Amino acid sequence: MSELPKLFSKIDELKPVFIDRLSKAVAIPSVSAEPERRPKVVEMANYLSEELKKLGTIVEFRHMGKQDGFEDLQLPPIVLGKLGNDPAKKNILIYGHYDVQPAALEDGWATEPFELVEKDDVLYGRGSTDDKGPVIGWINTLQAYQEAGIDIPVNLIFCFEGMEEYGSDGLDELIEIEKDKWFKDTDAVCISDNYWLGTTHPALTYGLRGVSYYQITVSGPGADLHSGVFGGTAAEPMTDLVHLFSKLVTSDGTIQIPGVMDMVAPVTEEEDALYEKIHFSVEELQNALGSKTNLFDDKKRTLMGRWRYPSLSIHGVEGAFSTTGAKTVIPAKVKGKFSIRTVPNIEMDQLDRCVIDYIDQEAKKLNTKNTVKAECLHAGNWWLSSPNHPNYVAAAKATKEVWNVEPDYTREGGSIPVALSFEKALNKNVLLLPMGRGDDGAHSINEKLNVPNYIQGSKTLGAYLFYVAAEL
Ligand SMILES: C[C@H](N)C(=O)N[C@@H](Cc1c[nH]cn1)C(=O)O
Ligand SMILES: [Zn+2]
Ligand SMILES: [Zn+2]
Repeated sequence: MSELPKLFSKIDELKPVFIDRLSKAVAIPSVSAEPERRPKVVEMANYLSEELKKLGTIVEFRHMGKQDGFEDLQLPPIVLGKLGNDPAKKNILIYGHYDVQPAALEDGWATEPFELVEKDDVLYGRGSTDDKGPVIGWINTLQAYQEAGIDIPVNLIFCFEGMEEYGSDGLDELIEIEKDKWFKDTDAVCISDNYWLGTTHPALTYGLRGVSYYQITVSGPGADLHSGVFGGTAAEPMTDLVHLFSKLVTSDGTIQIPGVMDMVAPVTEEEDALYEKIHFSVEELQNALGSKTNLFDDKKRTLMGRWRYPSLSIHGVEGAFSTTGAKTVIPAKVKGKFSIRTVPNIEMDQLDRCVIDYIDQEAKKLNTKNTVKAECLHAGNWWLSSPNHPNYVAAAKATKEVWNVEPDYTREGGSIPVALSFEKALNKNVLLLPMGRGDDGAHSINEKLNVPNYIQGSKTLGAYLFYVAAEL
């Protein structure tokens, strides 16, 4: 007989412990993009390692050397774990990340970002949904298995990284090194690091967009200048950058770079038929946006825009005046950042050539005396799988057990490049099993995880382990 009811009541009983565990994780500002916070990323690795060890997991750190582009900045450790070594059981590889995006109260957060605040059954805090909630969710479910006296039906292999939000520096190298060692006996992979499409219906995800991240550096004067003294006499880098930015994408989201859309796979009849039955509405998108500024008014085109067409986003400018006030400076050197979310069949190298050649050509047209340099800072490929594998069947059964509905089969607009890396290196099926909702505000202000998603989500992970043992 299924032991799941016993597991689920234990999870309900342990709810305060689980919230406390997440609260301790959120309190560590493990921001991978801020070098001065690197010690906090390491502290988070230690916290995770201690929590895993308390459950009997064997933990090892892998140090992948220094971070590219920095003279003396060590990468945070990749946390590897193993729980169980019964040769009669299947081996499930769990991946997650313990780093987070930057966050500051002055960005507009209603509460301190690095303090988990519970209000109206919602947990607010940086990393609550991306990805500390799901990572801690795995630990929660294992604790519940053990305290309920239920044998964990699979052996677990863990891989938790601390550089995901900065391009997963060192991870592909680690996978190459460990594919025949630590990850050797993997039978299937499960990643909980994305979101339901909307707010009500659980999902299993079988595709991801990739991301290629670019920087345009424009430099001229030897130092920042007084715009009254030098304005009208000097070529201004910011002016050139703004012109170049304006050539990348139109306000309706159309990418202007020649060659990019030519690489996009056409919509097949089979794909076209998938969208109608997905539980999602434009109103849900508007709620998640916090506005009615959606590009498309119909569900199908919106879903296509999120998961099967590329998009180009302009993120910001390093070196430019950006605070309140009215500083009259001419910045001497500015670095414009933008990224392209990629889809089948965009080739990353070809995309880089299209982007960099185009920016070079547009820069020439400006006839500027400033220097313009375009480069790709990091890139991860798109991934598309098929949800028919037993790994997905197990996750669907788990979802049905916990949420009483069949999951939607979705693709994700965000990127988790390691999904493809594991699939290629281990030749095993990869499943994405999201915990949070589409309106959780990952990467944004007031990031949150609803308590039901956290608790029922921990149950779903536990039920998945139960079913995958039987299905594989
Ligand atoms: C979907 C996942 N939780 C996530 O947020 N991934 C990041 C990956 C990334 C790429 N460059 C920097 N981070 C994302 O999609 O932005
Ligand atoms: Zn994530
Ligand atoms: Zn993220």
